[in-house]
Amino acid sequence: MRTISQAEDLVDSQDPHHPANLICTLCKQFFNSNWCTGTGGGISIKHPDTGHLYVAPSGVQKEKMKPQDMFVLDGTTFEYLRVPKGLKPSACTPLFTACYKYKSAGAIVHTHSLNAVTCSLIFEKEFRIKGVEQIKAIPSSRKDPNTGKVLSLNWDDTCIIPIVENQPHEDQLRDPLLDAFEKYPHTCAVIVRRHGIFVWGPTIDKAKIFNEALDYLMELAIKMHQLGIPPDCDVGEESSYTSKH
Ligand SMILES: CSC[C@@H](O)[C@@H](O)C(=O)COP(=O)(O)O
Ligand SMILES: [Zn+2]
Repeated sequence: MRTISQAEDLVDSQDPHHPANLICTLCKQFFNSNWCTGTGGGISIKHPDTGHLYVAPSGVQKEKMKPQDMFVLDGTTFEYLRVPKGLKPSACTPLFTACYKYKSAGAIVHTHSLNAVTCSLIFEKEFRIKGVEQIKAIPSSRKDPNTGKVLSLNWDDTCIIPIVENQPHEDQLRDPLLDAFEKYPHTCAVIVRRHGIFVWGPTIDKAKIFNEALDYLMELAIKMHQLGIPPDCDVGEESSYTSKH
């Protein structure tokens, strides 16, 4: 393992899109959205050129991190290439590496979103919402036959996100996460009951978009639930649950 001083080059960049810089910038934004407060949540990004994996330290205020605080792992062997002195890697590292290994993720966002936690109390096994324009930001199981690119859900599709039970320690969430990957091969996220959500994508831009869209959908689902409208009811059926004519 290289020492911190030898590996300084792995985190020293003027490029705001470099993972070491971007994790710090996005964690500040996520703190302001109430997604990464009280040291909870985090982001991991794969360097698009080197394939190195960037992981934040554990138990720190995520909005105050510096690029020099980042751990760096080899993208294939998951061996540590950089270990900042006096810090421990995020407890979510085994979950991040599971997403890299089995979902070909380019980045993972983990939040303690109140919307995710509330939805985990409303829904049993799956979060489901149907017939909302914002669903078009979520990937589907379909691919474009010509380009092979993953197509998005249609607005009147049902968006389904699996829910797994929380565990005493983050590493114990790895098996439930792998089970969810198997049962829901096309999902881009897993909700952890009474804890939060893990969202991944082929790039950090996509993971961020999926996370924002899902958070919007979860917030809407909570409001629909409060109004007595099942969030996955058919388009037009909402009137049978409200006084709307
Ligand atoms: C508020 S403690 C939260 C942790 O247990 C964990 O779930 C989390 O989201 C962040 O873990 P961390 O090890 O600080 O990266
Ligand atoms: Zn967490």
